[in-house]
Amino acid sequence: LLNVHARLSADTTHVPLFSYLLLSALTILLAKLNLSLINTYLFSLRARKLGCSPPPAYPHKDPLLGLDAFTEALHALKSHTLLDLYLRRFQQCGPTYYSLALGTSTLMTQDVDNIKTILGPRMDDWPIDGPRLFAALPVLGPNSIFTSNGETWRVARAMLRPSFSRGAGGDGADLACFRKHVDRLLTAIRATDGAAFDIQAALLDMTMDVSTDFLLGRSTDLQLTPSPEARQFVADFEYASRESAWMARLGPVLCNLPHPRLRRAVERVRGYIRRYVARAREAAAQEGESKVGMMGGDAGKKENFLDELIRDEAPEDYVTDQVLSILLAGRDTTASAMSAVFYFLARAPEVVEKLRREVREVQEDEASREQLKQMKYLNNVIREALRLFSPVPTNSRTSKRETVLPRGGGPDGRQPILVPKGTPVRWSTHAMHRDKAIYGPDADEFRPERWEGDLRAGWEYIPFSGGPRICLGQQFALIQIAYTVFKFFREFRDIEARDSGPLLVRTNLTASFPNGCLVSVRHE
Ligand code: HEM
Repeated sequence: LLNVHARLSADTTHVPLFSYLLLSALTILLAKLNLSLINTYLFSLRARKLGCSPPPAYPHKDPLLGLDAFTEALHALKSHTLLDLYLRRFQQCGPTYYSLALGTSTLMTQDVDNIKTILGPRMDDWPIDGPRLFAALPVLGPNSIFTSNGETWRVARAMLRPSFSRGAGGDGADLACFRKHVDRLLTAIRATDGAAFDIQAALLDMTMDVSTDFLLGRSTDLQLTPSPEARQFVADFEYASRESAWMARLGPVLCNLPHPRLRRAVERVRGYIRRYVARAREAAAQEGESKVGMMGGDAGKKENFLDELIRDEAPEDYVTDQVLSILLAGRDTTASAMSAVFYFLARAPEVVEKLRREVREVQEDEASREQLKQMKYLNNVIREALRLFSPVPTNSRTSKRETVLPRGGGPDGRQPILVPKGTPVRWSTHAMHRDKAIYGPDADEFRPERWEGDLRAGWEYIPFSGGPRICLGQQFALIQIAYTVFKFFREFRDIEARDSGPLLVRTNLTASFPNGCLVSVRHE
């Protein structure tokens, strides 16, 4: 064909234009096919040399584009059962397999050794890319801790880390700040007077108030009467997170389509934070080191997170990126974790009974950070809820270069695999956390006692991820959750589920209950 093409190209005057174009197209197609066959062959040679074998592939009905698996996943996403679908597919194909979605091959894995490699020693081979990046970029920009990789990420992490090391326990948690907002939550719950209410909605308000108080020194006060400005900010923030997560699903090209409403919401959100950054900077310049009482800030007489960040002299936009990252990373996740705790407790009266006994052993109505950390059963309840309902239920990375993962190849799935450059890898924390080989035959049940024995779950249990990019706010979140649950059971006797049906999980950037979490409470 190449010869024919060369001859025809030499004298095009005798050939009709259509035939000429057709032949040219065919030539290019064949050349590409040849190249891809050669590349596949060379790839398999390299794999063999490294002792790697290919992992199994999902048995697609449409092996070209994978439309079958894609539409099934889309339906599961809409019916809030995507995590169960992933679980079934792992059971069907094994812990590591390739799956196609719209022609893109994704490596799915729940193998701990692979995940440890991706998040740990080989993390530079596995940057954050794909939907998570497309979703967060329009809101956070390219320099934030949440959207950056390599050196840019290291700089952001080094800048933010010290602010999380504040507090007596070195966990950044500020009990005075939690106390104020948890008190408001309990007042609202008291007012329900035994009637059913959505505790997830109440907790989302509380975590937004806590996060803004902690970060900016000024709470949005959603639990009281928010200012019109704060109300608009929260509406824009929620719209922007939801909409950009949805746009991200359209892929790298379509997600950049013009979206004026989203753009305006993002501008307003960033403008809101930037005003705080600018004012904090002004105040710092005027008052030197201490800016106590800045903007009527209501986080007490302490420096807030922002005060610490602006010491670094970083540009205002850069600080805005980081503050927004933390808001995005910490608000919905913590609300979803706490909702999960109450969801499971509302269905386990015997656990509530035991938990109440532990909470009542404390003499006062307040608990210190140390007391909270020492309450074994309370911490096991939280651990167990995060196992069954992980706020970040799936995660992904994309290979930056051709690289080896330790497991998934060969008939028994135990041999290493060679992964081509540009391959997305997705894992399901949800599936890992329900692995019967680790958690036993009752892995699907809520049983905090399982953590009392000799259960050793290291990388098998990663609600906060692992390795150098492990969640920065882990301790902050755990203390906040423990404190809220402690205060709740100092006051209320029971919590009862007021909705039935299977556990559905909405999977956006974080997991949540699609229909809220309806409960009612009884006083002591
Ligand atoms: C129960 C609540 C939370 C859960 C389950 C959770 C989970 C996670 C997970 C899984 C990651 C890793 C994401 C990835 O690498 O792709 C992460 C990262 C992060 N989280 Fe959390 N998180 C929680 C609360 C918080 C809070 C309260 C804050 C801040 C106040 C926070 C700040 C961050 C930050 C800044 C990162 C990025 C770290 C980096 O890339 O270096 N998180 N979180």
